[in-house]
Amino acid sequence: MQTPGKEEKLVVDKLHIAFNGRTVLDGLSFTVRAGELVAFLGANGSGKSTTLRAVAGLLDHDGGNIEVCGVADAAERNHRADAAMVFQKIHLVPRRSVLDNVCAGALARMSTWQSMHPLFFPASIRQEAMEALERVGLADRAAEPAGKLSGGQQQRVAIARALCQRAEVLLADEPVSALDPQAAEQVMTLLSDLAHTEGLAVAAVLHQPDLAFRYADRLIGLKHGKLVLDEPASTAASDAVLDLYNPQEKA
Ligand SMILES: Nc1ncnc2c1ncn2[C@@H]1O[C@H](COP(=O)(O)OP(=O)(O)OP(=O)(O)O)[C@@H](O)[C@H]1O
Repeated sequence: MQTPGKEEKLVVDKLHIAFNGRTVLDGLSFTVRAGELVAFLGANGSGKSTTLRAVAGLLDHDGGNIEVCGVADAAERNHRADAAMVFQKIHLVPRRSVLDNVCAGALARMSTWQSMHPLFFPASIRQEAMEALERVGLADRAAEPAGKLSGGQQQRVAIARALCQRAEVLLADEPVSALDPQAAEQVMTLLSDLAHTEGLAVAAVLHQPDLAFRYADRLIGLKHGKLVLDEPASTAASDAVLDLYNPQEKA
């Protein structure tokens, strides 16, 4: 796959995180560029989610630097909301309409008064949310309660919400793990299009190496909290990927 943009949207340098004195991320350094889909692979507990959560500002880190769209300061990063996260467990408000759920992506940049009355999203935001729903192929479902959509459709609504946030970096933590194979392909196609057509920087934790090889531009592999693989998907050896899941060796 071609990577149209070279701009580094996410730069992580020597990231270190410990929980209760136990190191779970040990000096991770990597970048994700505009227009690139990077898959994060590794065994359970290797530190993939912790990495994405730290980048999203949901966790503090003990050492190293995280830069999103050129901003390293954590408070400033959270305020700008340039990075949006979607999860395996989809956090939509099931009784609210699909459109309202997508509009919620814009809350961070609405005035305090407006954000206290989110039932009344301004017309401009509703228009932007409709455009985001068109991009994920669900504009015709805008008026329905979000809880009535299938898991795969709800995941696409969550991605539309991230688009409505105007995120330039999309962090997806196991976005297809709960989906059937066809819905998983749809969501992976969407993530790939957002990177390759819209120029987003997309980082996705995947538990399916085959999807990673097929859709990602680059594979990053973690083992025991260390980055042990960072290669284009087109040249990465499948043995090296399989080895990420070998519990015997400590990297
Ligand atoms: N809040 C926390 N407090 C203490 N330990 C944590 C916390 N969050 C994660 N950990 C530990 O950090 C390590 C890495 O967890 P993480 O969830 O990042 O792994 P993962 O690679 O995403 O795993 P999985 O594939 O199972 O989702 C694990 O040993 C986990 O138990």
